[in-house]
Amino acid sequence: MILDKIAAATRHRIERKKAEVPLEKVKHMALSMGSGTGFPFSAALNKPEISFICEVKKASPSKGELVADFPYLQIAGEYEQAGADAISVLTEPEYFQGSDDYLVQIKEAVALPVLRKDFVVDAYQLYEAKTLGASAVLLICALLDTRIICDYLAICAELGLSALVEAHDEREVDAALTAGAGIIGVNNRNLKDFTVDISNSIRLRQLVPENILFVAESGIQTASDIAMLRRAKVNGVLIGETLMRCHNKRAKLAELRGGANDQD
Ligand SMILES: O=C(O)c1ccccc1NCC(=O)[C@H](O)[C@H](O)COP(=O)(O)O
Repeated sequence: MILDKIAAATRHRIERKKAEVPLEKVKHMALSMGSGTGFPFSAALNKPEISFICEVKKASPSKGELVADFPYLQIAGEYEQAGADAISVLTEPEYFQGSDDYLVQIKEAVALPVLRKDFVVDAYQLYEAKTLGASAVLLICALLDTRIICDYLAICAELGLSALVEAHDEREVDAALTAGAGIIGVNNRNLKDFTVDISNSIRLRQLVPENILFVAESGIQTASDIAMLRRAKVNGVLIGETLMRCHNKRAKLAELRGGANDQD
């Protein structure tokens, strides 16, 4: 499965990084930054209306290159001006053409909380995310044991990082709840065959107590998708491809927000 390949590439990348900057050093740097004030990414999702996490992503395994031109700072600025609540930045280099530098620069340029979208397989990446300026990290249940998720959540809490714990099915939602996730994201994309089904997050929403923040991820395209997700009481949506391919991101977000405001 693609996730196994990404995880293997990530492990190699982290070993190379550890040889340059040892764990103890990155950990010291992260901890000396303090835990900050509050959890801005969680706060961005904890609103009466659906929150929009807008993704900065050049490519993906399922779609290949999404855009030839990739002015990532301009894209992040457009998201901010269009009223995004948070920004997700792909930092995985091999399969998504992402970069840590994108995150560092975007964090400097916008006032929104930034999610580091990478494939966490090692605690090193949590400390690293903090030093890069991230407000949140992604923890994918398909990659991590429940006990490890629990340990990583404790590290995140100490660092003042929010964690979006990603699940795709009932078993993974159960694992995220058992681990103590405060934010659960349900991926509508099946990473085995890349099919997308928005009803996946609507169905799994019912398994998550309302005091836990819930994010619907992937394949969201239209105002009627947003209206459906709003009716299912999701707290936030994570949107990548639809916005990346759209020239007028402000107009597209306004159109999608229209779906968020539709009455039942
Ligand atoms: O999108 C992929 O091809 C993919 C493959 C393997 C692991 C993760 C993958 N996607 C990451 C994501 O979760 C999406 O970037 C995110 O949910 C936004 O999805 P979309 O709006 O469909 O771009």
